[in-house]
Amino acid sequence: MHRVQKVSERLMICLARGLGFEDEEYFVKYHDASKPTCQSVMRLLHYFETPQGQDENDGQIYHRAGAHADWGFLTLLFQKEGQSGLEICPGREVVTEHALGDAAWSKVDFVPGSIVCNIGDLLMSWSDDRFKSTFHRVKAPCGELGDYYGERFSIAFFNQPCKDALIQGPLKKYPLVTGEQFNARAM
Ligand SMILES: O=C(O)CCC(=O)C(=O)O
Ligand SMILES: [Fe+2]
Repeated sequence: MHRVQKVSERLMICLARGLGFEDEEYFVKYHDASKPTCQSVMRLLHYFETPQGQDENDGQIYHRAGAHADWGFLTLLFQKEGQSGLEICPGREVVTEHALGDAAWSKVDFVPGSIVCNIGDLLMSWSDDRFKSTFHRVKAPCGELGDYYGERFSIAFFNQPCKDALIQGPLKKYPLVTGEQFNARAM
């Protein structure tokens, strides 16, 4: 938990620099895991094995986790070798009824020693939309080539703002909200 927090903080410093914040610790101080107001969450996920040979090839795509963007700042996601299914779709701008059907999804394979980092809606808002939240899903096997039917384990660390964080991008594109308000609206 402490190590994943540390990795997150290093990324937050890079993001603050990239966005031109004068204080490079700006995001770090608003995600202080030692504070009682911290809202970060680690979720241990288990998707059950899917029986093979049923409901296959009916032309539909089913999901183990439906298409969504995380609402936090940055999610660090850990996958296990051979337990595929995670897919991403580029750019928040494709989140429309139209694009949900025919958008291009790319598989995110397990790479030893790597962590998948998903930008969340909070970073998107805090960057005045310069960073787009990552639209992603976990596809259920449906008879397509390479589909994985076994159980899947993953760990997601959701960096969430402290309740008293003050959230507004440098361009003030969106009204100022606290971390508590942001999460309450997102849930
Ligand atoms: O299991 C996964 O790999 C994805 C989980 C996820 O996207 C989530 O919990 O928000
Ligand atoms: Fe997610």
